[in-house]
Amino acid sequence: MDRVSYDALLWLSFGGPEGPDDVLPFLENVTRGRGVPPERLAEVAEHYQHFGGVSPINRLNREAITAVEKELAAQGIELPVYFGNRNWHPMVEDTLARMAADGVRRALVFPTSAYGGYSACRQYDEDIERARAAVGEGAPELVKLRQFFDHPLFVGTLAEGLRNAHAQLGGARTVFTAHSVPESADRASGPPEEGGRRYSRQIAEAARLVAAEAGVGAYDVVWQSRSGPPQIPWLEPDILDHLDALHAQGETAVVVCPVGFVSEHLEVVWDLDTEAAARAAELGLGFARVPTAGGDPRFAELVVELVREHLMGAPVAKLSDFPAAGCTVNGAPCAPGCCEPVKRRG
Ligand SMILES: CC1=C(CCC(=O)O)c2cc3nc(cc4[nH]c(cc5[nH]c(cc1n2)c(C)c5CCC(=O)O)c(CCC(=O)O)c4C)C(CCC(=O)O)=C3C
Ligand SMILES: [Fe+2]
Repeated sequence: MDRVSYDALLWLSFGGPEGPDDVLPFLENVTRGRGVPPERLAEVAEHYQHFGGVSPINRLNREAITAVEKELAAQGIELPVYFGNRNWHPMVEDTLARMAADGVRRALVFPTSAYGGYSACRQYDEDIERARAAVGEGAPELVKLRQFFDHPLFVGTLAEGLRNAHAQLGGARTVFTAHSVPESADRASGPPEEGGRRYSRQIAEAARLVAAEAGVGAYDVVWQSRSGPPQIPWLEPDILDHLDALHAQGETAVVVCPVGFVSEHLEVVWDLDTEAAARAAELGLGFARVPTAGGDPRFAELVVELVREHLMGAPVAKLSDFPAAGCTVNGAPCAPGCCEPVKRRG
């Protein structure tokens, strides 16, 4: 059987500021047309300023890319890796222009999110479409890799981290956390005939798989980092409220597993390691946080396995019964009506 050939791998991520002057323009890029109130933006800008206006996300992506380049070379796969972002430099439009100039005609795209939903899946499709339109004629064909929330290497890495955290902190309750999204966005996050809610169901499934592999019995799934006007419902409970509730129920310690995220970016180092850890300390709850999967050597293997599914028809490794989704060409949606952007009022 003929295999389609690819000239490159495009690492497509969110982007983050790399200095104090980047913070506001970055936040304007993230929130353009998204109805985030100015008070929330000012608050988030301050979180970035605590870190000198630098999000670790770009450095972490560069490190992960280096690891993937090594893994590709070790497996004898010749595929140059390019790096482009949705919201900050290197912007994906510029990267794609460089790829075209380098003669890339067809590339695989690795988006740095494991899940479905508008923010995690469809918005990366929009980035692909926008970048191709910006490059115009001669833009490389772009094939996005699938969602990997149920890949054994993703689940296994988090499960090992969870076991280690429990070994540190005896008798702790396990709390899985992911980025909250508006209820309406969650309902739209999957083909309508599947009843939507693909994002929250995939998060719940990943949590279930990780807990099972780690041998953890009781656990909760909670949400964090919500924005948007308070009258619009987002996924709940919020992690901070949940820590209060666990304390009231007599729990004495928590292990927090950021199952919804791939790397140690600001949502993790601020919203969890700073805010949630401070709330736990106030309550006298022991607190440990599981590392995200992206920094583990197995993550490079995972990415190369996803690539090999396309290059060599390697078997699709997944632990859940969810259909493998997210793999589309040139920014097409997964299915009609899948991961639709939320309609906003006003
Ligand atoms: C599901 C999801 C993921 C996980 C999937 C994925 O990884 O893609 C994710 C990741 C990330 N979110 C990030 C940063 C931000 N997200 C924001 C705002 C929002 N995120 C949303 C959802 C998600 N976000 C939503 C529904 C909004 C409201 C506005 C809108 O509807 O679009 C805002 C605006 C301010 C605020 O409102 O907080 C910022 C600054 C960073 C970079 C961190 C860094 O710089 O280190 C990363 C990796
Ligand atoms: Fe999708």
